[in-house]
Amino acid sequence: MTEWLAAAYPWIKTGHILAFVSWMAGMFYLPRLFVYHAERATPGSELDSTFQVMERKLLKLIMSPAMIATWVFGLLLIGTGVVNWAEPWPWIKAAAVLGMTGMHGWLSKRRKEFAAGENRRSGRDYRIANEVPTVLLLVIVVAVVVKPF
Ligand code: HEM
Repeated sequence: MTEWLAAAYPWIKTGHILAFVSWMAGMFYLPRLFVYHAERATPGSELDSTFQVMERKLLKLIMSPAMIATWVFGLLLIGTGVVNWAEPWPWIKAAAVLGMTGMHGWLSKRRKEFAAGENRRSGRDYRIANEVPTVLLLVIVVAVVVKPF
């Protein structure tokens, strides 16, 4: 099993990269949609329902499948045996990935609130939330590529 996985390493990594790039595209775009949804659209308006469709499709058709694929390819990469768990970087990356997954869950809950006409947060709140995936992505990429720790 490990030998087969090790032979497929470049392909698994390709899948991992394609999946996380797609996931990140949504993690940056969805909170921006929320900013304009919160600031510009009155609940029940046509603009409100347009934002709801965009948010639902982005989350269900792109972000959630991409997150699952990132996890599957990432776990397969671990299966190839490339990770040395005695070093700190895999643990730092794991913490940041769990944070990213938590952020995905948080955004998903906010989408449901918008869909129910129950958003309680301001555009400013979503502008701040928009920075979280940026910081986590920075930590993840430095941890896994530079491996400085
Ligand atoms: C979801 C759980 C994840 C797991 C289990 C996982 C696991 C892994 C593993 C084992 C490697 C190979 C490390 C090596 O070759 O030394 C890797 C590479 C990588 N991962 Fe992940 N990863 C996950 C999520 C993510 C996320 C969310 C991102 C970015 C947002 C990401 C970005 C990368 C990058 C940039 C590489 C390096 C590719 C290269 O060496 O060219 N990973 N990942």
